[in-house]
Amino acid sequence: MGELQSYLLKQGLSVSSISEKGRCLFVGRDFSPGEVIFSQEPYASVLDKGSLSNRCDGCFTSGLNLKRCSSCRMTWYCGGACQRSEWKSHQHECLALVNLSEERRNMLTSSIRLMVRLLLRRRLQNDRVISSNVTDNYNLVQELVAHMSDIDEKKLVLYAQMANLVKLILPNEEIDVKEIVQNFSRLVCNAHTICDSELRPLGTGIYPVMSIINHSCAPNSVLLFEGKLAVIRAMEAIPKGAEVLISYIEIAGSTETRRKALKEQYLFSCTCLRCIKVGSDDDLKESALLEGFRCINDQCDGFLLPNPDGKNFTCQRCGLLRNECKTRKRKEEVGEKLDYASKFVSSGKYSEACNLYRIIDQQQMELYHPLSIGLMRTRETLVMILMELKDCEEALRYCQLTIPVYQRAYPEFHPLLGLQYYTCGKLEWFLEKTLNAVKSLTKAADILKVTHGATTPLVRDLMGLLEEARTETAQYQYTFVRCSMNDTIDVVYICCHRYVFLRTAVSEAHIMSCVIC
Ligand SMILES: C[S@@+](CC[C@H](N)C(=O)[O-])C[C@H]1O[C@@H](n2cnc3c(N)ncnc32)[C@H](O)[C@@H]1O
Repeated sequence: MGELQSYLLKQGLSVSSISEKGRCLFVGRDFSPGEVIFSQEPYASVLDKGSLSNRCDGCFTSGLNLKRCSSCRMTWYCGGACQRSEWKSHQHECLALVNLSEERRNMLTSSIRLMVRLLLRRRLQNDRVISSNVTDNYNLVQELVAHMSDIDEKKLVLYAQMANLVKLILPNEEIDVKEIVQNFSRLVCNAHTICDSELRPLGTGIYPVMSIINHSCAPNSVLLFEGKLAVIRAMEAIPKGAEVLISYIEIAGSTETRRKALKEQYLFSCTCLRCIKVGSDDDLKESALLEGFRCINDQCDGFLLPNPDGKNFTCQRCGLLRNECKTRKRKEEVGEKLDYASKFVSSGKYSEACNLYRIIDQQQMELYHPLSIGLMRTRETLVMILMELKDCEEALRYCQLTIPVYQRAYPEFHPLLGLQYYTCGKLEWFLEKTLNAVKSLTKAADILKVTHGATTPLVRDLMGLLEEARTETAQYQYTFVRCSMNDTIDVVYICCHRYVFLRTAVSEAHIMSCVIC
Protein backbone atom coordinates (compact mmCIF):
# COMPACT_ATOMS: atom_id res chain seq x y z
CA MET A 1 0.00 0.00 0.00
CA GLY A 2 2.92 2.36 0.77
CA GLU A 3 4.06 2.47 -2.86
CA LEU A 4 0.49 2.95 -4.12
CA GLN A 5 -0.13 5.68 -1.56
CA SER A 6 2.93 7.66 -2.77
CA TYR A 7 1.80 7.19 -6.38
CA LEU A 8 -1.73 8.39 -5.60
CA LEU A 9 -0.45 11.39 -3.62
CA LYS A 10 1.26 12.59 -6.81
CA GLN A 11 -2.16 12.34 -8.55
CA GLY A 12 -3.79 14.49 -5.85
CA LEU A 13 -5.40 11.44 -4.18
CA SER A 14 -4.96 9.35 -1.05
CA VAL A 15 -6.28 6.12 0.47
CA SER A 16 -7.39 5.79 4.11
CA SER A 17 -9.39 3.15 5.92
CA ILE A 18 -12.40 3.79 8.12
CA SER A 19 -14.11 1.14 10.24
CA GLU A 20 -17.56 1.22 8.63
CA LYS A 21 -16.39 1.17 4.98
CA GLY A 22 -12.85 -0.21 4.80
CA ARG A 23 -10.55 1.58 2.35
CA CYS A 24 -11.74 4.91 0.90
CA LEU A 25 -10.28 7.16 -1.80
CA PHE A 26 -9.97 10.85 -0.91
CA VAL A 27 -9.04 13.89 -3.02
CA GLY A 28 -6.02 15.90 -1.88
CA ARG A 29 -7.01 18.99 -3.91
CA ASP A 30 -10.16 20.55 -5.39
CA PHE A 31 -11.53 18.85 -8.51
CA SER A 32 -13.89 20.68 -10.87
CA PRO A 33 -16.88 19.12 -12.69
CA GLY A 34 -15.74 17.02 -15.65
CA GLU A 35 -12.15 16.74 -14.44
CA VAL A 36 -10.57 13.28 -14.65
CA ILE A 37 -9.81 12.04 -11.14
CA PHE A 38 -8.16 8.78 -12.12
CA SER A 39 -7.99 6.32 -15.01
CA GLN A 40 -6.83 2.73 -15.20
CA GLU A 41 -6.49 -0.17 -17.66
CA PRO A 42 -7.95 -3.46 -16.36
CA TYR A 43 -5.79 -6.05 -14.65
CA ALA A 44 -7.89 -8.59 -16.55
CA SER A 45 -11.02 -8.23 -18.69
CA VAL A 46 -13.37 -10.24 -20.91
CA LEU A 47 -16.05 -9.45 -23.45
CA ASP A 48 -19.58 -10.73 -22.78
CA LYS A 49 -20.82 -13.66 -24.87
CA GLY A 50 -22.93 -11.29 -27.00
CA SER A 51 -19.92 -9.09 -27.87
CA LEU A 52 -17.31 -11.85 -28.35
CA SER A 53 -17.60 -12.05 -32.12
CA ASN A 54 -18.33 -8.40 -32.90
CA ARG A 55 -15.70 -6.61 -30.78
CA CYS A 56 -11.92 -6.72 -30.70
CA ASP A 57 -10.69 -8.65 -27.68
CA GLY A 58 -7.71 -6.32 -27.40
CA CYS A 59 -9.28 -2.84 -27.44
CA PHE A 60 -13.04 -3.65 -27.29
CA THR A 61 -13.82 -1.58 -30.41
CA SER A 62 -16.44 -2.88 -32.82
CA GLY A 63 -15.69 -3.29 -36.49
CA LEU A 64 -16.60 -5.03 -39.69
CA ASN A 65 -13.15 -6.38 -40.42
CA LEU A 66 -12.48 -8.35 -37.28
CA LYS A 67 -10.17 -11.36 -37.67
CA ARG A 68 -10.74 -14.53 -35.67
CA CYS A 69 -7.89 -16.29 -33.87
CA SER A 70 -7.35 -19.27 -36.16
CA SER A 71 -6.47 -21.65 -33.28
CA CYS A 72 -9.09 -21.21 -30.59
CA ARG A 73 -11.64 -19.62 -33.00
CA MET A 74 -13.10 -17.83 -30.01
CA THR A 75 -11.35 -14.45 -29.85
CA TRP A 76 -11.46 -11.74 -32.53
CA TYR A 77 -9.08 -8.83 -33.17
CA CYS A 78 -9.40 -5.56 -35.07
CA GLY A 79 -5.92 -5.99 -36.55
CA GLY A 80 -2.35 -7.16 -36.14
CA ALA A 81 -1.45 -4.57 -33.51
CA CYS A 82 -4.08 -5.77 -31.01
CA GLN A 83 -3.44 -9.43 -31.79
CA ARG A 84 0.31 -9.00 -31.22
CA SER A 85 -0.07 -7.03 -28.01
CA GLU A 86 -2.44 -9.68 -26.58
CA TRP A 87 -0.43 -12.67 -27.79
CA LYS A 88 1.86 -12.99 -24.75
CA SER A 89 -1.14 -13.92 -22.63
CA HIS A 90 -3.54 -15.18 -25.29
CA GLN A 91 -1.14 -17.93 -26.44
CA HIS A 92 -1.59 -19.68 -23.06
CA GLU A 93 -5.33 -19.12 -22.96
CA CYS A 94 -5.57 -20.22 -26.60
CA LEU A 95 -3.82 -23.51 -25.89
CA ALA A 96 -6.11 -24.14 -22.93
CA LEU A 97 -9.21 -23.42 -25.04
CA VAL A 98 -8.05 -25.67 -27.88
CA ASN A 99 -7.64 -28.55 -25.43
CA LEU A 100 -11.15 -28.14 -24.02
CA SER A 101 -13.99 -30.43 -25.04
CA GLU A 102 -17.04 -28.81 -26.68
CA GLU A 103 -19.04 -29.54 -23.52
CA ARG A 104 -16.53 -27.72 -21.27
CA ARG A 105 -16.30 -24.81 -23.71
CA ASN A 106 -20.05 -24.31 -23.36
CA MET A 107 -19.54 -24.02 -19.60
CA LEU A 108 -17.24 -21.02 -19.97
CA THR A 109 -19.05 -18.11 -18.34
CA SER A 110 -17.60 -14.57 -18.24
CA SER A 111 -16.51 -15.10 -14.60
CA ILE A 112 -14.62 -18.30 -15.44
CA ARG A 113 -12.87 -16.70 -18.43
CA LEU A 114 -12.02 -13.65 -16.31
CA MET A 115 -10.53 -15.86 -13.59
CA VAL A 116 -8.45 -17.77 -16.18
CA ARG A 117 -7.04 -14.47 -17.48
CA LEU A 118 -6.38 -13.19 -13.98
CA LEU A 119 -4.36 -16.29 -13.08
CA LEU A 120 -2.43 -16.26 -16.33
CA ARG A 121 -1.53 -12.61 -15.82
CA ARG A 122 -0.39 -13.33 -12.27
CA ARG A 123 1.93 -16.09 -13.50
CA LEU A 124 3.25 -14.10 -16.46
CA GLN A 125 3.98 -11.13 -14.20
CA ASN A 126 5.71 -13.42 -11.69
CA ASP A 127 7.83 -14.86 -14.52
CA ARG A 128 8.48 -11.28 -15.74
CA VAL A 129 7.11 -12.12 -19.20
CA ILE A 130 4.66 -9.26 -18.69
CA SER A 131 5.75 -6.17 -16.77
CA SER A 132 4.02 -5.09 -13.60
CA ASN A 133 3.89 -1.73 -11.87
CA VAL A 134 2.48 0.05 -8.86
CA THR A 135 -1.13 0.07 -10.16
CA ASP A 136 -0.89 -3.17 -12.13
CA ASN A 137 0.04 -6.14 -9.96
CA TYR A 138 -1.57 -9.18 -8.36
CA ASN A 139 -0.97 -7.94 -4.79
CA LEU A 140 -3.58 -5.25 -5.42
CA VAL A 141 -6.08 -7.95 -6.44
CA GLN A 142 -5.39 -9.79 -3.18
CA GLU A 143 -6.12 -6.62 -1.21
CA LEU A 144 -9.68 -6.40 -2.59
CA VAL A 145 -12.45 -7.19 -0.12
CA ALA A 146 -13.77 -10.76 -0.38
CA HIS A 147 -16.40 -10.80 2.42
CA MET A 148 -15.64 -14.50 2.97
CA SER A 149 -17.32 -14.63 6.40
CA ASP A 150 -20.58 -13.19 4.99
CA ILE A 151 -20.96 -15.63 2.13
CA ASP A 152 -23.52 -18.39 2.46
CA GLU A 153 -22.72 -22.09 2.11
CA LYS A 154 -24.50 -22.51 -1.24
CA LYS A 155 -22.39 -19.79 -2.87
CA LEU A 156 -19.20 -21.24 -1.44
CA VAL A 157 -20.03 -24.61 -3.01
CA LEU A 158 -20.72 -22.93 -6.34
CA TYR A 159 -17.41 -21.00 -6.21
CA ALA A 160 -15.58 -24.24 -5.34
CA GLN A 161 -17.10 -25.95 -8.41
CA MET A 162 -16.09 -22.97 -10.56
CA ALA A 163 -12.57 -23.06 -9.11
CA ASN A 164 -12.27 -26.76 -10.02
CA LEU A 165 -13.31 -25.98 -13.57
CA VAL A 166 -10.61 -23.29 -13.74
CA LYS A 167 -8.12 -25.91 -12.53
CA LEU A 168 -9.19 -28.23 -15.36
CA ILE A 169 -8.83 -25.44 -17.92
CA LEU A 170 -5.34 -24.53 -16.70
CA PRO A 171 -3.78 -27.92 -15.81
CA ASN A 172 -0.24 -26.55 -15.94
CA GLU A 173 -0.80 -23.68 -13.50
CA GLU A 174 -0.25 -23.90 -9.76
CA ILE A 175 -3.77 -23.42 -8.49
CA ASP A 176 -4.87 -23.17 -4.89
CA VAL A 177 -8.63 -23.81 -4.99
CA LYS A 178 -9.16 -21.89 -1.73
CA GLU A 179 -7.52 -18.80 -3.21
CA ILE A 180 -9.65 -19.05 -6.37
CA VAL A 181 -12.81 -19.37 -4.30
CA GLN A 182 -11.76 -16.15 -2.52
CA ASN A 183 -11.09 -14.52 -5.87
CA PHE A 184 -14.57 -15.41 -7.17
CA SER A 185 -15.99 -13.79 -4.09
CA ARG A 186 -13.81 -10.72 -4.76
CA LEU A 187 -15.13 -10.49 -8.32
CA VAL A 188 -18.73 -10.24 -7.10
CA CYS A 189 -18.19 -7.02 -5.17
CA ASN A 190 -15.22 -5.54 -7.06
CA ALA A 191 -15.49 -6.34 -10.78
CA HIS A 192 -16.87 -3.60 -13.03
CA THR A 193 -19.23 -3.97 -15.99
CA ILE A 194 -17.45 -2.39 -18.96
CA CYS A 195 -19.92 -0.37 -21.05
CA ASP A 196 -19.72 1.54 -24.31
CA SER A 197 -20.19 5.31 -24.35
CA GLU A 198 -23.98 4.85 -24.49
CA LEU A 199 -23.77 2.71 -21.35
CA ARG A 200 -24.58 -0.59 -23.08
CA PRO A 201 -22.72 -3.44 -21.34
CA LEU A 202 -19.87 -5.04 -23.29
CA GLY A 203 -17.88 -7.04 -20.79
CA THR A 204 -16.37 -7.29 -17.32
CA GLY A 205 -13.05 -6.09 -15.94
CA ILE A 206 -11.12 -6.02 -12.72
CA TYR A 207 -9.58 -2.62 -11.92
CA PRO A 208 -7.86 -2.93 -8.52
CA VAL A 209 -7.33 0.80 -7.87
CA MET A 210 -10.79 1.82 -9.12
CA SER A 211 -12.15 -0.80 -6.72
CA ILE A 212 -10.97 1.24 -3.74
CA ILE A 213 -13.77 3.73 -4.49
CA ASN A 214 -16.87 3.33 -2.32
CA HIS A 215 -20.53 3.69 -3.17
CA SER A 216 -23.07 6.47 -2.62
CA CYS A 217 -26.64 6.76 -3.97
CA ALA A 218 -25.84 10.50 -4.29
CA PRO A 219 -22.42 10.12 -5.96
CA ASN A 220 -20.03 12.99 -6.70
CA SER A 221 -18.18 11.09 -9.47
CA VAL A 222 -18.95 8.87 -12.41
CA LEU A 223 -17.08 5.89 -13.82
CA LEU A 224 -17.21 5.44 -17.59
CA PHE A 225 -15.09 3.54 -20.09
CA GLU A 226 -13.09 4.53 -23.15
CA GLY A 227 -12.62 1.14 -24.77
CA LYS A 228 -11.33 -0.88 -21.79
CA LEU A 229 -9.84 2.14 -20.02
CA ALA A 230 -11.85 3.00 -16.89
CA VAL A 231 -12.06 6.76 -16.38
CA ILE A 232 -13.47 8.39 -13.29
CA ARG A 233 -14.61 12.02 -13.55
CA ALA A 234 -15.97 14.50 -11.04
CA MET A 235 -19.73 15.04 -11.66
CA GLU A 236 -19.70 18.11 -9.42
CA ALA A 237 -17.08 20.31 -7.72
CA ILE A 238 -15.29 18.07 -5.20
CA PRO A 239 -13.48 20.00 -2.46
CA LYS A 240 -10.07 18.96 -1.13
CA GLY A 241 -10.44 16.29 1.56
CA ALA A 242 -13.74 14.85 0.27
CA GLU A 243 -14.22 11.16 -0.48
CA VAL A 244 -14.58 10.09 -4.12
CA LEU A 245 -17.94 8.28 -4.40
CA ILE A 246 -19.53 6.51 -7.35
CA SER A 247 -22.77 4.60 -7.69
CA TYR A 248 -22.50 0.79 -7.90
CA ILE A 249 -26.16 0.32 -8.80
CA GLU A 250 -29.01 1.90 -10.75
CA ILE A 251 -29.86 4.88 -8.53
CA ALA A 252 -33.31 5.47 -10.04
CA GLY A 253 -35.22 3.50 -7.43
CA SER A 254 -36.74 3.73 -3.99
CA THR A 255 -34.47 3.63 -0.94
CA GLU A 256 -35.71 0.12 -0.16
CA THR A 257 -34.87 -1.14 -3.68
CA ARG A 258 -31.41 0.45 -3.66
CA ARG A 259 -30.49 -0.83 -0.20
CA LYS A 260 -31.68 -4.34 -1.06
CA ALA A 261 -29.53 -4.40 -4.23
CA LEU A 262 -26.46 -3.17 -2.31
CA LYS A 263 -26.95 -5.65 0.52
CA GLU A 264 -27.39 -8.58 -1.87
CA GLN A 265 -24.38 -7.98 -4.07
CA TYR A 266 -22.01 -5.79 -2.04
CA LEU A 267 -22.95 -6.99 1.44
CA PHE A 268 -23.25 -3.63 3.18
CA SER A 269 -26.05 -1.41 4.47
CA CYS A 270 -25.87 1.94 2.75
CA THR A 271 -25.95 5.02 4.96
CA CYS A 272 -25.41 7.60 2.22
CA LEU A 273 -27.14 11.00 2.26
CA ARG A 274 -30.20 9.55 0.50
CA CYS A 275 -30.38 6.28 2.43
CA ILE A 276 -30.28 7.82 5.91
CA LYS A 277 -33.63 9.44 5.11
CA VAL A 278 -35.28 6.00 4.98
CA GLY A 279 -38.71 6.06 6.60
CA SER A 280 -38.90 9.89 6.72
CA ASP A 281 -41.95 11.62 5.19
CA ASP A 282 -39.84 12.84 2.25
CA ASP A 283 -38.49 9.36 1.60
CA LEU A 284 -41.95 7.74 1.80
CA LYS A 285 -43.26 10.24 -0.74
CA GLU A 286 -40.28 9.81 -3.07
CA SER A 287 -40.49 6.00 -2.93
CA ALA A 288 -44.27 6.06 -3.50
CA LEU A 289 -43.85 8.27 -6.56
CA LEU A 290 -41.06 6.14 -8.03
CA GLU A 291 -42.46 2.69 -7.34
CA GLY A 292 -45.94 3.03 -5.79
CA PHE A 293 -49.44 3.14 -7.30
CA ARG A 294 -51.37 6.15 -8.55
CA CYS A 295 -54.64 7.68 -7.39
CA ILE A 296 -57.78 6.17 -9.00
CA ASN A 297 -58.86 9.72 -9.91
CA ASP A 298 -56.82 10.33 -13.04
CA GLN A 299 -57.03 14.10 -12.49
CA CYS A 300 -55.20 13.78 -9.15
CA ASP A 301 -51.42 13.48 -9.07
CA GLY A 302 -51.18 12.53 -5.40
CA PHE A 303 -49.10 9.63 -4.15
CA LEU A 304 -50.50 6.59 -2.35
CA LEU A 305 -49.45 4.95 0.91
CA PRO A 306 -50.66 1.57 2.23
CA ASN A 307 -53.24 1.71 5.01
CA PRO A 308 -52.19 0.19 8.35
CA ASP A 309 -54.82 -2.58 7.85
CA GLY A 310 -52.96 -3.60 4.67
CA LYS A 311 -56.22 -3.77 2.68
CA ASN A 312 -56.16 -0.55 0.71
CA PHE A 313 -53.98 2.35 -0.34
CA THR A 314 -54.94 5.94 0.40
CA CYS A 315 -54.16 8.91 -1.84
CA GLN A 316 -52.25 11.40 0.29
CA ARG A 317 -53.70 14.32 -1.68
CA CYS A 318 -57.42 13.63 -2.13
CA GLY A 319 -57.97 10.77 0.34
CA LEU A 320 -59.50 8.33 -2.22
CA LEU A 321 -58.95 4.62 -1.51
CA ARG A 322 -57.44 2.16 -3.97
CA ASN A 323 -58.24 -1.53 -3.48
CA GLU A 324 -55.13 -3.51 -2.61
CA CYS A 325 -56.24 -6.87 -3.95
CA LYS A 326 -57.42 -5.61 -7.36
CA THR A 327 -54.34 -3.44 -7.73
CA ARG A 328 -51.91 -6.28 -7.02
CA LYS A 329 -53.80 -8.54 -9.47
CA ARG A 330 -53.51 -5.85 -12.16
CA LYS A 331 -49.81 -5.50 -11.39
CA GLU A 332 -49.32 -9.26 -11.89
CA GLU A 333 -51.15 -9.13 -15.24
CA VAL A 334 -48.89 -6.31 -16.39
CA GLY A 335 -45.85 -8.30 -15.18
CA GLU A 336 -46.89 -11.29 -17.31
CA LYS A 337 -47.33 -9.05 -20.35
CA LEU A 338 -43.87 -7.55 -19.73
CA ASP A 339 -42.36 -11.06 -19.83
CA TYR A 340 -44.02 -11.77 -23.17
CA ALA A 341 -43.05 -8.40 -24.61
CA SER A 342 -39.37 -8.78 -23.69
CA LYS A 343 -39.34 -12.18 -25.42
CA PHE A 344 -40.66 -10.50 -28.60
CA VAL A 345 -37.80 -7.97 -28.37
CA SER A 346 -35.09 -10.59 -27.85
CA SER A 347 -36.35 -12.56 -30.83
CA GLY A 348 -36.41 -9.41 -33.01
CA LYS A 349 -40.23 -9.35 -33.39
CA TYR A 350 -40.39 -5.56 -33.03
CA SER A 351 -43.92 -4.97 -34.40
CA GLU A 352 -45.44 -7.50 -32.00
CA ALA A 353 -43.32 -6.09 -29.16
CA CYS A 354 -44.41 -2.55 -30.00
CA ASN A 355 -48.12 -3.42 -29.92
CA LEU A 356 -47.78 -5.19 -26.59
CA TYR A 357 -45.63 -2.45 -24.98
CA ARG A 358 -48.22 0.15 -26.03
CA ILE A 359 -50.90 -1.85 -24.18
CA ILE A 360 -48.56 -2.17 -21.18
CA ASP A 361 -47.95 1.58 -21.27
CA GLN A 362 -51.71 2.23 -21.12
CA GLN A 363 -52.20 -0.23 -18.25
CA GLN A 364 -49.21 1.12 -16.31
CA MET A 365 -50.52 4.67 -16.74
CA GLU A 366 -53.68 3.57 -14.97
CA LEU A 367 -51.67 1.73 -12.29
CA TYR A 368 -48.64 3.91 -11.57
CA HIS A 369 -47.83 7.57 -11.01
CA PRO A 370 -46.64 9.40 -14.19
CA LEU A 371 -43.23 9.74 -12.50
CA SER A 372 -42.89 6.01 -11.88
CA ILE A 373 -39.76 4.11 -12.83
CA GLY A 374 -41.80 1.18 -14.25
CA LEU A 375 -43.56 3.45 -16.72
CA MET A 376 -40.25 5.11 -17.58
CA ARG A 377 -38.66 1.70 -18.39
CA THR A 378 -41.59 0.76 -20.66
CA ARG A 379 -41.25 4.05 -22.51
CA GLU A 380 -37.46 3.67 -22.86
CA THR A 381 -38.08 0.28 -24.46
CA LEU A 382 -40.75 1.76 -26.74
CA VAL A 383 -38.28 4.45 -27.88
CA MET A 384 -35.75 1.75 -28.79
CA ILE A 385 -38.37 -0.40 -30.60
CA LEU A 386 -39.92 2.54 -32.47
CA MET A 387 -36.48 3.65 -33.62
CA GLU A 388 -35.90 0.11 -34.94
CA LEU A 389 -39.27 0.40 -36.73
CA LYS A 390 -38.23 3.86 -38.05
CA ASP A 391 -41.25 5.54 -36.46
CA CYS A 392 -39.32 8.59 -35.26
CA GLU A 393 -42.37 10.74 -34.52
CA GLU A 394 -43.70 8.22 -31.99
CA ALA A 395 -40.22 7.48 -30.64
CA LEU A 396 -39.77 11.19 -29.95
CA ARG A 397 -43.13 11.39 -28.19
CA TYR A 398 -42.18 8.61 -25.77
CA CYS A 399 -38.63 9.93 -25.36
CA GLN A 400 -40.01 13.35 -24.33
CA LEU A 401 -42.29 11.66 -21.79
CA THR A 402 -39.29 10.05 -20.08
CA ILE A 403 -37.37 13.32 -19.57
CA PRO A 404 -39.27 14.61 -16.47
CA VAL A 405 -38.79 11.20 -14.79
CA TYR A 406 -35.08 11.19 -15.63
CA GLN A 407 -34.76 14.73 -14.25
CA ARG A 408 -36.32 13.59 -11.01
CA ALA A 409 -34.57 10.23 -10.68
CA TYR A 410 -31.00 11.26 -11.60
CA PRO A 411 -28.64 14.05 -10.49
CA GLU A 412 -28.29 17.13 -12.72
CA PHE A 413 -25.11 15.82 -14.35
CA HIS A 414 -25.84 12.13 -14.85
CA PRO A 415 -24.76 10.36 -18.07
CA LEU A 416 -28.17 8.70 -18.54
CA LEU A 417 -29.94 12.08 -18.44
CA GLY A 418 -27.44 13.49 -20.95
CA LEU A 419 -27.88 10.48 -23.25
CA GLN A 420 -31.68 10.78 -23.12
CA TYR A 421 -31.49 14.46 -24.16
CA TYR A 422 -29.13 13.36 -26.94
CA THR A 423 -31.69 10.79 -28.22
CA CYS A 424 -34.42 13.46 -28.12
CA GLY A 425 -32.17 15.91 -29.99
CA LYS A 426 -31.27 13.38 -32.69
CA LEU A 427 -34.94 12.51 -33.26
CA GLU A 428 -35.92 16.20 -33.37
CA TRP A 429 -33.13 16.92 -35.82
CA PHE A 430 -34.22 14.01 -38.02
CA LEU A 431 -37.81 15.25 -37.93
CA GLU A 432 -36.63 18.79 -38.87
CA LYS A 433 -37.73 20.26 -35.53
CA THR A 434 -34.52 22.22 -35.59
CA LEU A 435 -35.14 24.74 -32.82
CA ASN A 436 -36.13 21.95 -30.41
CA ALA A 437 -33.14 19.89 -31.55
CA VAL A 438 -30.81 22.77 -30.68
CA LYS A 439 -32.34 22.99 -27.19
CA SER A 440 -32.11 19.23 -26.51
CA LEU A 441 -28.62 18.85 -27.99
CA THR A 442 -27.38 21.84 -25.96
CA LYS A 443 -28.66 20.23 -22.74
CA ALA A 444 -27.08 16.90 -23.77
CA ALA A 445 -23.76 18.62 -24.48
CA ASP A 446 -23.75 20.47 -21.14
CA ILE A 447 -24.08 17.15 -19.29
CA LEU A 448 -22.05 14.78 -21.47
CA LYS A 449 -19.04 17.14 -21.63
CA VAL A 450 -18.84 16.67 -17.86
CA THR A 451 -19.57 12.94 -17.63
CA HIS A 452 -17.83 11.69 -20.79
CA GLY A 453 -15.23 14.43 -21.38
CA ALA A 454 -15.28 17.02 -24.17
CA THR A 455 -12.88 15.16 -26.46
CA THR A 456 -14.46 11.69 -26.53
CA PRO A 457 -15.89 10.52 -29.90
CA LEU A 458 -19.48 10.54 -28.60
CA VAL A 459 -19.24 14.18 -27.48
CA ARG A 460 -17.36 15.20 -30.65
CA ASP A 461 -20.21 13.70 -32.76
CA LEU A 462 -22.76 15.46 -30.58
CA MET A 463 -20.96 18.82 -30.94
CA GLY A 464 -20.83 18.34 -34.73
CA LEU A 465 -24.58 17.74 -34.87
CA LEU A 466 -25.27 20.68 -32.57
CA GLU A 467 -23.13 22.95 -34.75
CA GLU A 468 -25.06 21.85 -37.84
CA ALA A 469 -28.42 22.45 -36.15
CA ARG A 470 -27.28 25.87 -34.86
CA THR A 471 -26.07 26.87 -38.31
CA GLU A 472 -29.42 25.96 -39.77
CA THR A 473 -31.38 27.99 -37.24
CA ALA A 474 -28.96 30.92 -37.59
CA GLN A 475 -30.02 31.30 -41.23
CA TYR A 476 -33.35 32.40 -39.89
CA GLN A 477 -33.41 35.27 -37.50
CA TYR A 478 -36.57 35.08 -35.50
CA THR A 479 -38.28 37.16 -32.89
CA PHE A 480 -41.47 36.99 -30.88
CA VAL A 481 -44.26 39.49 -31.64
CA ARG A 482 -47.72 40.07 -30.23
CA CYS A 483 -50.52 39.96 -32.76
CA SER A 484 -52.59 43.19 -32.59
CA MET A 485 -55.71 41.38 -33.81
CA ASN A 486 -56.07 38.54 -31.33
CA ASP A 487 -53.34 39.30 -28.79
CA THR A 488 -51.59 35.95 -29.30
CA ILE A 489 -47.81 35.64 -29.37
CA ASP A 490 -46.29 34.42 -32.59
CA VAL A 491 -42.89 34.12 -34.16
CA VAL A 492 -41.71 36.29 -37.03
CA TYR A 493 -38.97 34.77 -39.11
CA ILE A 494 -36.71 36.98 -41.20
CA CYS A 495 -35.39 34.87 -44.02
CA CYS A 496 -31.90 35.15 -45.44
CA HIS A 497 -33.05 37.77 -47.99
CA ARG A 498 -34.57 39.78 -45.19
CA TYR A 499 -38.15 39.33 -46.35
CA VAL A 500 -40.41 38.97 -43.42
CA PHE A 501 -43.07 36.33 -43.25
CA LEU A 502 -45.46 35.45 -40.51
CA ARG A 503 -46.62 32.04 -39.61
CA THR A 504 -49.62 30.85 -37.73
CA ALA A 505 -48.49 27.88 -35.71
CA VAL A 506 -45.38 27.20 -33.74
CA SER A 507 -43.66 24.64 -35.93
CA GLU A 508 -40.26 24.87 -37.49
CA ALA A 509 -41.70 23.37 -40.66
CA HIS A 510 -42.80 26.93 -41.49
CA ILE A 511 -39.21 28.00 -41.76
CA MET A 512 -39.09 26.04 -44.97
CA SER A 513 -42.17 27.75 -46.35
CA CYS A 514 -40.74 31.17 -47.24
CA VAL A 515 -42.04 31.48 -50.79
CA ILE A 516 -39.81 34.42 -51.69
CA CYS A 517 -36.43 32.80 -51.35
C1 LIG B 1 -15.40 -2.11 -4.41
S1 LIG B 1 -15.15 -2.30 -2.71
C2 LIG B 1 -14.79 -0.67 -2.22
C3 LIG B 1 -13.49 -0.57 -1.44
C4 LIG B 1 -13.53 -1.20 -0.11
N1 LIG B 1 -13.96 -0.24 0.89
C5 LIG B 1 -12.13 -1.74 0.29
O1 LIG B 1 -11.79 -1.65 1.46
O2 LIG B 1 -11.45 -2.31 -0.55
C6 LIG B 1 -16.79 -2.59 -2.24
C7 LIG B 1 -16.95 -2.87 -0.77
O3 LIG B 1 -16.68 -1.70 -0.03
C8 LIG B 1 -17.61 -1.53 1.03
N2 LIG B 1 -18.41 -0.32 0.76
C9 LIG B 1 -18.51 0.36 -0.40
N3 LIG B 1 -19.28 1.44 -0.25
C10 LIG B 1 -19.70 1.45 1.01
C11 LIG B 1 -20.54 2.32 1.76
N4 LIG B 1 -21.10 3.39 1.22
N5 LIG B 1 -20.75 2.03 3.06
C12 LIG B 1 -20.20 0.92 3.63
N6 LIG B 1 -19.39 0.07 2.97
C13 LIG B 1 -19.14 0.32 1.68
C14 LIG B 1 -18.48 -2.78 1.03
O4 LIG B 1 -17.88 -3.71 1.88
C15 LIG B 1 -18.37 -3.26 -0.41
O5 LIG B 1 -18.58 -4.64 -0.56
